[in-house]
Amino acid sequence: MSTSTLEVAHGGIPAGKEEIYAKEPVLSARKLVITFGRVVGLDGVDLDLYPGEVLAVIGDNGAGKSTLIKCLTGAYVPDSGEITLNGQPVHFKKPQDAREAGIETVYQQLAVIPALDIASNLYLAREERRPGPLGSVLRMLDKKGMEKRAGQSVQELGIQTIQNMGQAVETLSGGQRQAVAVARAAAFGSKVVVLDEPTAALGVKESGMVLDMVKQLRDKGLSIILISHNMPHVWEVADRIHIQRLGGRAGVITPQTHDMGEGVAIMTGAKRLEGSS
Ligand SMILES: Nc1ncnc2c1ncn2[C@@H]1O[C@H](COP(=O)(O)OP(=O)(O)OP(=O)(O)O)[C@@H](O)[C@H]1O
Repeated sequence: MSTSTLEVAHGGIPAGKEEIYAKEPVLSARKLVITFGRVVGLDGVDLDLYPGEVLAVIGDNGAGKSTLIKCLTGAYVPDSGEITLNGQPVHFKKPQDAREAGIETVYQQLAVIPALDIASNLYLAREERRPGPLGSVLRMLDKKGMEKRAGQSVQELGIQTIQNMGQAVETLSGGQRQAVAVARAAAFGSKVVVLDEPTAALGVKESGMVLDMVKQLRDKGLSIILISHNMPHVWEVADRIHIQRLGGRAGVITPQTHDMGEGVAIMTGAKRLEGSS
């Protein structure tokens, strides 16, 4: 059985997006297991992320969402199981390995430096030098170029509320900061962006801005994993929803086939998804 056939059996394919799901997944995990002493973090989890989709990961507290993401992004090394990126097995030992392979993660505690300006944050640890000997010999940074390109990526992502790339990140609103962190993750040729609770600390308007950005990145062809406890946000933006429960995958559903109540019922064990193991 091909992966996409398995997905159909499991929870369905979003209507109108059959083309995406006919392709190979960009990122796959099979039978991931990780234990912490006697605690089972993951109990043989499968996950598939397709090119150009938003896959939400939902689950109760302690269901294994963060642990799953950490295994996929090199922060934890699973005890057993297989992870493939574009069909090739990968063995990430540290987050940098995953980043270099094109998987960027934006954690709840944002990896932005408040005192630095937006352009510097976007180019953090990826600074560009000035062309010619000024850059190669004197190692001078191409600050103007970085500001210009930072401005372009921020504009492309439709973050109209940010006007000045020289503005310190500490002066931005929570949503704008989140937007800068997401823009940073998406700006450098990433294939997969993992967002851990990107709207947790945001108000309605700012959440809307971040969700719009997620949709835009998806429409540009990026694959996004979105961990969230906010069901309306998940149902608004996700193409498919991976439900974690007690360290395993309870099922994969779509916002078209299941409403929020059913999703929560599967998440809490009140309801079982037909066809799930
Ligand atoms: N480093 C660790 N050491 C020991 N136990 C851990 C560790 N990381 C995770 N766990 C355990 O693994 C299980 C899954 O935790 P995880 O943080 O992945 O859940 P979660 O679904 O992300 O929960 P939440 O929504 O509360 O963040 C929990 O029982 C947790 O206590």
